[in-house]
Amino acid sequence: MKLYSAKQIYKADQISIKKEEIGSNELMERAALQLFNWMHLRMQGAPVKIHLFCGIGNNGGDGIALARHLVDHGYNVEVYVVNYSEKRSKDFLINLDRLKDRKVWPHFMNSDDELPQIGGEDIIVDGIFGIGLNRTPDEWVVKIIQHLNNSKAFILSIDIPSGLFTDQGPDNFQAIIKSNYVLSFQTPKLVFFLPETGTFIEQWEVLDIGLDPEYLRVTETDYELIGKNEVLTMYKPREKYGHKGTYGHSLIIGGSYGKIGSVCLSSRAALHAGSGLVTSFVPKIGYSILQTSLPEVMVLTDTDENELTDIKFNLEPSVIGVGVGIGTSEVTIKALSSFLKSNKLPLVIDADALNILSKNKALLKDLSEDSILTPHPKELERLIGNWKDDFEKLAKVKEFSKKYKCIVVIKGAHTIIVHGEKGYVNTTGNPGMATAGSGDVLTGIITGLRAQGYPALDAAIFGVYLHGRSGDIAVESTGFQSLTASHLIANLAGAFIDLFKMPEPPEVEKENQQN
Ligand SMILES: NC(=O)C1=CN([C@@H]2O[C@H](COP(=O)(O)OP(=O)(O)OC[C@H]3O[C@@H](n4cnc5c(N)ncnc54)[C@H](OP(=O)(O)O)[C@@H]3O)[C@@H](O)[C@H]2O)[C@@H](O)CC1
Ligand SMILES: [K+]
Repeated sequence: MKLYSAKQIYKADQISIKKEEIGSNELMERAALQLFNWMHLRMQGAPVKIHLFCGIGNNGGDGIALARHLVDHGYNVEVYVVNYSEKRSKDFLINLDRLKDRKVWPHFMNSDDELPQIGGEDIIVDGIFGIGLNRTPDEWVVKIIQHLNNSKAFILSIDIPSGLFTDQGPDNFQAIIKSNYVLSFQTPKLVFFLPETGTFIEQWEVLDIGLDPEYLRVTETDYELIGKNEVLTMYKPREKYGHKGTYGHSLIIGGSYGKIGSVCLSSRAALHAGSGLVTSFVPKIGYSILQTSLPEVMVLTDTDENELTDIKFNLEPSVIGVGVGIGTSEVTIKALSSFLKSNKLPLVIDADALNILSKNKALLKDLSEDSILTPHPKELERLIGNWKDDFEKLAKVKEFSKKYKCIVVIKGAHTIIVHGEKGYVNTTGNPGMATAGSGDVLTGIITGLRAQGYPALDAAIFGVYLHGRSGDIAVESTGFQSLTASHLIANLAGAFIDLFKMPEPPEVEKENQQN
C-alpha cells in the first residue's frame, strides 16, 4: 500500500474534484459520511456524550459536517470550534451554516476561554488540525490538546492526530493529540509508523473517500506499507523438478567463544526459510556444537579455536550472511577486512560486522553491490551518526544506501527497508520479538531467501515480513514475555502457510426458522 505525502493527497483531491466535476464540499461530505457510518455502526445510537473539537480548516469542516449527521441521528453532541485563525476555509463555513440550520451552536474557543469538562466515559472527536498543519500550534491550543489528552475519554481523530505533521518530525511533543483511533482518509500517513510519532496512534484505519484511482495508481510514493498483498507478488513457488541445488547455498559466517548460539540460530533460520544447502563457518569451538544441534548444516572452521582470524573457504555459496556473534577483536577486524576486500558474492551483514564497518568506514566501499545491512538503532547510529528526528534519520539512511549501493534494514517496531530513495515499512511483528537472538534469526531468513534467488530488495522485504509474521503466530501461544528467537524459527512454516490462507469468511447468522 502506498503512503502518500500531504502534497500528493492535496493533488489527488484537486484532480478528483476536476474529473468528477464535483465541489470540494462534496468530497468533505463523503468524508463526513464515512466518519459517521463508522461511528454509527459501532455506537448504534448509544446516548454517550460526543465532544467534537474542530479547527477552522477542512479538518475542522469534516468534524462540523460529522456533527450534523450525528445530530440528525439523535446523538448527544457538543461542538467546539478551536478558533486559532481568522482564515476559515470555505467548506468549513458551508458546514457551519448547515449545522446552525439545525439550531446547533458550537462553543467558539479562544485563547482565554475556560476548558470544558469531559467525562471519562465520553467520546472526543479530534478535528482540530489535519494534514494542513504547517507550524507549531499556539500555546493556548497546546493547552486544549493537553486537556483532551489528560481526559479519560476515548479520542477518535479525523485523518491524523491533531498536532502531528504529515511529512516532518514534531517540534513540540506536548502539542500532539494522543489518539485511540485514527480514521485516515485514503491512505495511512508515514508518521503513524515511525518510532517517535507512532506512539500517538493506538489504532488506525483507512476510509476510502474515492480519490481519483488513476492518479493514485500512477503516482510514485517515497514509502510503501508492506503487508501480505505486497509480499505475495514476490513469492517464488517451488518447482516440481527443483532439487536442493536449485534453492541455493547459504554460508553463515559468525561466532566466537560463548556466542556460537547466534550462528546456530542464523543457520537454522536460513534452512527453514528454504535455502537448499547451508554451511556455517565458525571458530573451531563451534564445530561440535553446530554438528550436534543442526545435522542438516555443514560446518567449516577457522584455524583459531575461539574467534575468527582467517575467513577462507573453498566453496561457492550463493550468498553469505556475516557478522553474528563475531565480536570486534583486532584479529577478527583484520579477517573481516580481507574477506570483504576479496569477496564478490552477495552479502547480508549484521551485528558486530556492522560495528566493525562503523569503526572502519573505508571498508564500506568493499561491500559487494546490493549488500543487505540489518542494523538495530544503536548499530545504525554508529554507522550514520545521530539524528535529530526520524525524518532526518531516514534521509541519512537514503544517502548512505545510495552512496554504498546497499540496502539498509532499519530494525524497529515497524522495520523500514531503505533502498536508494525508497522506503518499505513493515507491518508484521510485535514487542515480544525484542529478545535475544531475534536479529540472528532475521539475518538467517534473509540469507536463506537470497540463496533461493530472491533479488536483494525482495529478500530483505519478504524476510522482514516473514520474521514478523512468525512472531505474530508465535506470540499467540507464548505471550510476549516468553517468546524466544527459537520460536521465531519454529513458526516460520506457519508464516509461509499463512501467505495463502484465505481470510475467514464473515460469520453468517443462522436464520431463525420461526420468524
Ligand atoms: N485532501 C482530501 O482529499 C480531503 C481532505 N479533507 C480534510 O482536509 C484536511 C486538510 O484541511 P486543510 O488543508 O484545510 O488543513 P487543516 O489541517 O484543517 O488546517 C487548517 C489550516 O490551519 C492553518 N494552520 C496550520 N498550522 C497552524 C498552526 N499551528 N496554528 C494555526 N493555524 C495553522 C493552515 O493555514 P495557513 O494559516 O497556513 O494559511 C491550514 O490550512 C484533511 O486533513 C482532511 O481532514 C476532507 O475534507 C476530504 C477531502
Ligand atoms: K485531526
